[in-house]
Amino acid sequence: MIKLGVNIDHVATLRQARGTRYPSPVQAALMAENAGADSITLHLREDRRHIQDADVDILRGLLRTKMNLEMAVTEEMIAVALRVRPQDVCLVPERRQELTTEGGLDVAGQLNKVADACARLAEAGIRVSLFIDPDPRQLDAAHTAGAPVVEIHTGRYADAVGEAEAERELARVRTAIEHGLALGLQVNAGHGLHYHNVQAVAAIPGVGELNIGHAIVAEAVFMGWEAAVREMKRLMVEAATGR
Ligand SMILES: CC(=O)[C@@H](O)[C@H](O)COP(=O)(O)O
Ligand SMILES: NCC(=O)COP(=O)(O)O
Repeated sequence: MIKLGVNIDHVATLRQARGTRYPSPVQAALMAENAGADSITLHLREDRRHIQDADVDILRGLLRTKMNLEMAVTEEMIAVALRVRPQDVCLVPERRQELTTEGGLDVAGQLNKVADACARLAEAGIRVSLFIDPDPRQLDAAHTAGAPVVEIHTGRYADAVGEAEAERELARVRTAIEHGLALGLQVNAGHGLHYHNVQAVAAIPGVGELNIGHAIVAEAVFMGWEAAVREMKRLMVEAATGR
């Protein structure tokens, strides 16, 4: 069954915008679990623009599902992961000035570094995922690096202008998922997925988890947080199962 990882980063973005204690990403995570989230994703950025270290620590003790901690491949972040021991870590590329994660991790271009991080995290019992572009070269490299899971970056599909471009980008995502499954990887996907574009990805056979955040936070402003989570999960299950 397809799974929904709810990303709570942008609940924290709203809190950080005013330096308040609300809205609480911890409360959002617990409510998302009640509403059907299968895991909670959070990205501890090096610049701490949204999620803070304390959020990670508090949530690690409270989540009933799983924590998927997104982080850069740096010594600082590996030390955080080894201390917190989330169930899952997703290694992502990071650039300080970027608005959001603009592309996938270049695993092929830094194979030894990524393989070393995968091995150290796996040794601590953490399941490692690599956030990569829908590119067969990166999938092969992820497999060689020893990651059991990949997450395909769906940003270009989500940002596509017009039907032809969206179809082209969706085909790249579909081919990447098939390629990853053939390598024996668990293949997840995410970034930029929204209520109007999620079903085409959820319908791809074999896709594991979809990690979705910004759209759910945005929709929650109008329909409420739990309802926004429930509706995203409903759309995914409908597309994946026809029910
Ligand atoms: C790696 C990734 O896709 C997530 O980090 C997500 O995009 C939310 O975080 P940002 O908006 O800070 O990139
Ligand atoms: N890895 C993708 C993610 O966690 C959520 O991305 P977005 O839905 O906030 O774009």
